[in-house]
Amino acid sequence: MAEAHDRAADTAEATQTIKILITDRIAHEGIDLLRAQLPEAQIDERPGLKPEQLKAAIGDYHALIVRSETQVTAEVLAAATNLKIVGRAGVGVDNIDTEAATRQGIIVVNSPTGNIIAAAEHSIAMLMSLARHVPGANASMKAGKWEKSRFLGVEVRNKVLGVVGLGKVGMAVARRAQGLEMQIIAFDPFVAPEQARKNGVTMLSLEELLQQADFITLHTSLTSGPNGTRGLIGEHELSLMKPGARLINCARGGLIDEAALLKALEEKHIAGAALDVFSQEPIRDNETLKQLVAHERVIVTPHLGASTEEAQIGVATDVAEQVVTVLRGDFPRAAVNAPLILSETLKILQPYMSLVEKMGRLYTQLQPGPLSKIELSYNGDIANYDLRPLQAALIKGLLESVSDAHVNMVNAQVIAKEWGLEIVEQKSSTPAEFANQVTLRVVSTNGYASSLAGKAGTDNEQIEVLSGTVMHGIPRIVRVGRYWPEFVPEGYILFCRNPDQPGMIGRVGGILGKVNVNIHRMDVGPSTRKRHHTQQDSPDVALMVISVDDPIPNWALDELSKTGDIIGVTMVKF
Ligand SMILES: NC(=O)C1=CN([C@@H]2O[C@H](COP(=O)(O)OP(=O)(O)OC[C@H]3O[C@@H](n4cnc5c(N)ncnc54)[C@H](O)[C@@H]3O)[C@@H](O)[C@H]2O)C=CC1
Ligand SMILES: O=C(O)C(=O)COP(=O)(O)O
Repeated sequence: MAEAHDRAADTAEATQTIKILITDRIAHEGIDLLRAQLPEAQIDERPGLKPEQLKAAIGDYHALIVRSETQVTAEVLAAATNLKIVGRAGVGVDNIDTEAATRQGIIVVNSPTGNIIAAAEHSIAMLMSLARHVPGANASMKAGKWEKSRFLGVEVRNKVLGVVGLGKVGMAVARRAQGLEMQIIAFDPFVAPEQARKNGVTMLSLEELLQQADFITLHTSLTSGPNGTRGLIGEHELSLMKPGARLINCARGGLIDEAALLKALEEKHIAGAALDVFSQEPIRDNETLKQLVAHERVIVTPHLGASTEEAQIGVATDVAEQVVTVLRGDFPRAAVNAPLILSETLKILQPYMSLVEKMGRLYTQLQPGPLSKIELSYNGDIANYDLRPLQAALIKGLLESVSDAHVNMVNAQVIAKEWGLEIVEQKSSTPAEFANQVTLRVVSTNGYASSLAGKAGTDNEQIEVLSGTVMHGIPRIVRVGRYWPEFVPEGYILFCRNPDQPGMIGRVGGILGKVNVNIHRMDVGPSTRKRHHTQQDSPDVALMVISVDDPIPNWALDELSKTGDIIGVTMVKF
């Protein structure tokens, strides 16, 4: 992929100095993997850094690995001038400001499946502990008592379990609870009832679920905003719960209004709660949480849902692999803030990404000026793929020379929006001039710019169409405006137009010889693609495309421009 190659180049430069910071405890298998794959990297494990210490340190690092404790805020990210990736060794990324990361082009990855079973099993452990008072009975006996009659429990068989959030963990809990012969109902606005029914789960509204369940278990991610899940279970929702029902939260503390929960427990409206997660972790000065933890009918664990040997090895290696992938300039498999593209698809798209990025570079150098709307059309088999990475590559190519922003797959769309650039995609599996062809058309506010029909050979001729293809894995530009040259966009290329008559090539060659610049390839593109006759232009002017080994000094370019009939002299760097 285009930006991947760039990042690879960046990192290649910095090979000796790759620095990875790990601020929460992760399994050593993940660190071993980093050491094996990036032997030259400096890996610093600094758990327990204070926010200001993290802010002061982060500027040196290329990768940051965290779990749920480190708060990766916008301020931390603002100081992270070299950071390419934040790896979350776990699922929830609510401790990472992913929007700020996206704006800065920092990729955020997680381990979406590594700890699912651990979280589901812990939820079941909490369910059974609540039903049978295991923690209370254990503490009582260790205190030398034998309180057999105090710990009368309930069976879960034939009870109704309400699952709020039927995602990966929610579904794993549902399956396990079915094994306990519970009846499962669920609320999740994004799950099709039919799909749930196939798994033996009945979808209901949140209100119905609250009214019918004996046990309720929460499994949504924590999101803010008007439709977010923060405070999903508040005073009203708790009041709807069946008297004597029990609540389990192994998802995120912020999902429950903790003060309202304490009240519902004190009023004995609900029989108990089992909490693994809290709005403040670790609990320091939050009085409500301290009272909840101390409450007789509340079971607590210190965010242990993911804490199994298996899950920790899983998430640590999963994230370490992705950190290596990104630091090597490739695309990770579980990016939270970028399109998810299968690695097989990426392999196919890579030369096209390079092509499109170079088309963007070519356009801005040949035709500098404001841009508002671009049509990107694809013809051939390539049109059948998810081509979002190509759009990102185009934005990078178009804007990198005019913007300070480091454009990549993560922030391309955000940056395009900031520049007022709209990209429209057209796809057709019917081949155009070439089997797989990409065409970029710059659309002015009045439709297509008029220069296609413009005067041939004038110096201010507009270039608003570029086409390219990939042959044997190598990108080639096959159309520049009304000309149909064929060249590999690489290194330095001189473009100029000349009357289609003898002696022109010699004249250009002579000047380049004077400055000792070697020509290693040359193509003279006619203004008509004869095989297809798609253009009706006068054939009297040709486009010369000259690949040179070194940049040509400005004075030589000036001299060329003054050479009578040679016009539109432009040096392009790819
Ligand atoms: N305690 C722990 O150590 C662990 C906690 N978790 C947490 O568990 C939660 C679930 O994780 P996954 O199942 O992997 O996520 P997931 O993304 O697979 O599932 C979340 C589900 O919540 C649903 N949802 C979204 N908004 C909702 C709403 N307003 N009401 C009801 N449902 C809604 C989604 O449609 C989705 O199906 C996350 O918060 C995660 O951070 C995960 C692993 C370990
Ligand atoms: O993966 C998650 O979402 C978790 O909550 C696990 O958190 P942890 O990695 O144990 O701090």
